Amino acid sequence: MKQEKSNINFDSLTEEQLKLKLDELRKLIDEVDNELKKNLSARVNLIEAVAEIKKYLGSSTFDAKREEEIFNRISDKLEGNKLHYIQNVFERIIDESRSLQRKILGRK
Ligand SMILES: O=C(O)C(=O)C[C@]1(C(=O)O)C=C[C@@H](O)C=C1
Repeated sequence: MKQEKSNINFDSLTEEQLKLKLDELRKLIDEVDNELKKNLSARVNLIEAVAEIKKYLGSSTFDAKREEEIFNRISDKLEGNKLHYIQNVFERIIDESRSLQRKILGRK
């Protein structure tokens, strides 16, 4: 996967060239989104399996220690905007995981 960084010198490009560049970047975003979709779908399958085990064990859907581990791992070597963006996205992902598990376990 090509990782494009925005280091375009806008002054040297015509409006037409900038529009083409925008289209090109959007195609790359589509590719990344397709990968995200595959990975998130795989994550949902795993969360469903975890929920079945928790149902059997009678465990809590929330595991603070595990969430801390995940956040430490995903935050490694990230800073600034990227760190903020990715941490927020993972907060949403894990929040949705808890909610999915509560649904499967029939809990509020
Ligand atoms: O690992 C677990 O125990 C899970 O339930 C999965 C998960 C996650 O989405 O990764 C969800 C909720 C927990 O608080 C911790 C982690």
